[in-house]
Amino acid sequence: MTLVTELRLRRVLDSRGNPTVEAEVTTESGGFGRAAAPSGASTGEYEAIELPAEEAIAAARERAVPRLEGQVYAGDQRSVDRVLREADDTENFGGIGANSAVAISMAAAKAGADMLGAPLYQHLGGAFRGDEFPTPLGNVIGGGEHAADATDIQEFLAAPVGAPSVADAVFANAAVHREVHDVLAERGIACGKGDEGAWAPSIDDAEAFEVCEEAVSTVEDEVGFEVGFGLDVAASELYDGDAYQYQDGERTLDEQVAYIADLVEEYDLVYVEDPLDEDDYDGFADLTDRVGDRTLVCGDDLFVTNTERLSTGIERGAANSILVKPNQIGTLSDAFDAIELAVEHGYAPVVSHRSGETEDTTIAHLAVATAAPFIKTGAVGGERTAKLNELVRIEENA
Ligand SMILES: O=C(O)[C@@H](CO)OP(=O)(O)O
Ligand SMILES: [Mg+2]
Repeated sequence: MTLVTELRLRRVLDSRGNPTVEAEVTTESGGFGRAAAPSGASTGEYEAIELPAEEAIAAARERAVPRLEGQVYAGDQRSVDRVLREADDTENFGGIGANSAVAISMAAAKAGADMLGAPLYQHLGGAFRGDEFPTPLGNVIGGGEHAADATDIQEFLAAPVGAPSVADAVFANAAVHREVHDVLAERGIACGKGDEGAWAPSIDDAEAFEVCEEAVSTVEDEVGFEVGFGLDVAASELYDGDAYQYQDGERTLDEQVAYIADLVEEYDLVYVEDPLDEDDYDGFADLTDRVGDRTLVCGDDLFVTNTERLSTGIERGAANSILVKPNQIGTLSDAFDAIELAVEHGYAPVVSHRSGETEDTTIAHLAVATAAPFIKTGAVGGERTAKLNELVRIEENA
């Protein structure tokens, strides 16, 4: 039986050294699942609320634990997630915190899978998913909110779209990451890393494009399959309510659309995330109109994994892809709903990590289970390789 008999919550460290929520679910016949919440730095205004870890744990202990222990079945994910929403009793998980909610939701799913003796992706519906695996997008240079004194654009992402396997893709991204360092060194540029393990040199975006292009093409020659690159502009962080503020000056709304369209053309970008502010559906629609036939225009802060915001985007032709972060919306059921709605309307779901992460590998299973075409989960670093190596294992065993 998968009746939840015990739910434990504790504070653990995330990759930035901040406290985050870890949940452990035990079932009647000994099934066990453990999961931890990630945490964003460039968070969207419309995301579910992350409470301070201590506060989220206290609130969940008081309001959610009594409704779950002895009451719900870990294998019945919809019920677990419904009870979390009822216990929270707000629109945005302001009551128990999306960090408590997502940790519990993911831990329950793992306990359900454990009971079945099945890998998590299979329990999450992956038995009939086909034989496609997600292509990993690997952050190789970055700045924005993830590193001080670096690029304006938050992430330059290697995209090994021609890789014959997940393993080949994962190693190609790591090779681009290494090559970027070599190109920077040749140019006499020393640098450290940002929150996600990407290099964070003190260079402008124009130079980062050059470095990235060079590194990607070197690796492409080495591996013999297509490796492109893409961006997470995280444009809401650059927008001051009036214009986009870059180190080299500002761009108006129209100039920003034209700038991104030019970049897509010049660098053959395969992916552009949050190229415009999180409230600018019109700008997203305009850009999608211009370049949506040749690249993925992805909404992260725009959609925040929320089906209502995605519905608005679908109506208005804004973007053709959605970033899916379970902690942005609070439960796995909600993340699934967003993926389902996206797929139904031809929007590509891209399952994603956060800049603050743990060793938790749930998103690797979520991406495989839902046959998401892409997963964004870094290129190197323990909390990133936890997911990448899990993908390699899943591919081998699936
Ligand atoms: O903007 C993003 O897509 C994410 C992950 O790369 O960053 P953060 O978790 O800081 O929101
Ligand atoms: Mg983003």
